[in-house]
Amino acid sequence: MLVIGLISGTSVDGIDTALVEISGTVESPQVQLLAGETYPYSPRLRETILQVCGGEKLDLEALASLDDDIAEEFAQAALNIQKETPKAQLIGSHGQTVFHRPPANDRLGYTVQLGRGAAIAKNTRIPTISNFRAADIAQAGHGAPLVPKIDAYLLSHPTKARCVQNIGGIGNLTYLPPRKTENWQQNIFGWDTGPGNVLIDLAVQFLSQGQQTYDHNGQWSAQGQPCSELVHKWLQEPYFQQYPPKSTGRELFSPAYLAQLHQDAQAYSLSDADWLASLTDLTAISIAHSYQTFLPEMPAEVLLCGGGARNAYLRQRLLAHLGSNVKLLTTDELGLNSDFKEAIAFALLAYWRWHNFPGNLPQVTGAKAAVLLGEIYL
Ligand SMILES: Nc1ncnc2c1ncn2[C@@H]1O[C@H](COP(=O)(O)OP(=O)(O)OP(=O)(O)O)[C@@H](O)[C@H]1O
Ligand SMILES: CC(=O)N[C@H]1[C@@H]2OC[C@@H](O2)[C@@H](O)[C@@H]1O[C@H](C)C(=O)O
Repeated sequence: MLVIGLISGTSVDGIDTALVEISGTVESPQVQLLAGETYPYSPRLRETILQVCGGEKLDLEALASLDDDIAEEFAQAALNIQKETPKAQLIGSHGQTVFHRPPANDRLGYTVQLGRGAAIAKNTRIPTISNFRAADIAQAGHGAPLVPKIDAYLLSHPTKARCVQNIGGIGNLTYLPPRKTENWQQNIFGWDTGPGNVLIDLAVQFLSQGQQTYDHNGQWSAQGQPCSELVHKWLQEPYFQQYPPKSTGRELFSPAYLAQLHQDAQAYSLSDADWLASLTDLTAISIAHSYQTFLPEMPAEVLLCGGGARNAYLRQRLLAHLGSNVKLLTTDELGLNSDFKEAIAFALLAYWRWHNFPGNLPQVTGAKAAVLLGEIYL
């Protein structure tokens, strides 16, 4: 089956679009990436999305327009990738997260992904599945992360324990015990580790007065020295100590949060490069600390994906904190494109929904049951 996966993640940089051919069975899928493209948002739409993510108020009319502007760009992304490819039978669209509130006590979580599937189906004339997180949330789950079950089916090893670490705007991991382990599927874990690139990106934008949006290959932060005293103070953030299941977003790691970290840096008279190095080190330690605190064992291999895998300084700090027993690779080295892995995942989640196969892992999201994910718009 030919399926298109669409997602714009928490970096809000554009629509990752993957056309994949899925064969095999639902329980043993084979996935081949036929085409992958990222279509950047128009600068105005990106700006509006970031404002809404930052808590800017908008009335229902404006919300409806934003929902459909995003759906239109998603549909266009699907049509663009179809210009020179065979016709897809299905689209799986994650949409754009603009709000995420994890469940607390007896209150269900609430998550909003804009870019309604009905409009994408109408504009592309391809059946579209969207709103993947809602059914898990209704089961008292976090609705995130959803990629762990995909990682499990595509990247686990028969005898080695592996982690897959996505470094997008937010970071999240999947722990994959050796596939030969008894009750293998029940022992897969996953959660959001905290900031991926979000704090580094916000700081670079602030320091460059909007001229740069990210630290290309980590070159700027590599010129500085992390201030370990500050990094350890920042690690006291309660999210890092919170026991999984857990998920987070730009609501916590926000411009206001960064402003506090900037004040701290000024109190320590850090240079710009030292501040960036410290934020990069915080990102790396928060990931490594999460492994050391919550995993049953350290993995033999960590497979990186997401844009942060290209940040050489971040990789270097991550390796330093994970320890030399851990081998750091990218998913590309195992044949799964690290830039389009999330788009591929939503293509496969759509395929699973189409074939009535549950997409969530209850022990990862905290849901009471494994359920079918996504709403179908024919
Ligand atoms: N060459 C590079 N050097 C350093 N950082 C990079 C490079 N290329 C991409 N990035 C970082 O990766 C980010 C985009 O990553 P990605 O597309 O994986 O995020 P996302 O999918 O939006 O987020 P999430 O996975 O949280 O939903 C950019 O904002 C930038 O910070
Ligand atoms: C609510 C939401 O959009 N969460 C995203 C975000 O980006 C990374 C991390 O936080 C992850 O939990 C999730 O996305 C991926 C695709 C997931 O569901 O696995």
